[in-house]
Amino acid sequence: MKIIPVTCALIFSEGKVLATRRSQTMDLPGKWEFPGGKVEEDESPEECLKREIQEELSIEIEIFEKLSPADFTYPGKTIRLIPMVAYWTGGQFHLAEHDQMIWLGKKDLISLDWAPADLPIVHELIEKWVKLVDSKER
Ligand SMILES: Nc1nc2c([nH]c(=O)n2[C@@H]2O[C@H](COP(=O)(O)OP(=O)(O)OP(=O)(O)O)[C@@H](O)[C@H]2O)c(=O)[nH]1
Repeated sequence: MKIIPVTCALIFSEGKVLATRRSQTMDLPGKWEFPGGKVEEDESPEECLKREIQEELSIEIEIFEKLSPADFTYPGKTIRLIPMVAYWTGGQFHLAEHDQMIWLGKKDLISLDWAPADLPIVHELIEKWVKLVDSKER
């Protein structure tokens, strides 16, 4: 089966990371995720992520580094979730598709009802929190 590449952003601000909740009109309604979307034919993962974040949240980001991609098979499709650490560099948040957003500290991460594909990323983020967040406070 074809693997669908999907980018997602771990957007940090003031020592916290952003999560967004999928609305009732999206698939996996009510599940929390890192915002992003499917990579189109003619774009790089980085271009895709900047585009998706502008479309979904109305903000600009600067991409800092890629974390480990994680494959996950849902009924009928396999996605490759490509997480990238990013910083919020401009614009004001406006949710175009999601119905909630939340800024999470390290200890809050595990308590959300995440999309299943995101769990390996959540665990990697918890493991690398000190390196990714505490040492790069900005
Ligand atoms: N953006 C995003 N999608 C995720 C995450 N975790 C996860 O399982 N997914 C799944 O990956 C797929 C991405 O689709 P999407 O709906 O966000 O992307 P898109 O806007 O490009 O899709 P569309 O144009 O078909 O509506 C969905 O099936 C979604 O449920 C995540 O953390 N972020």
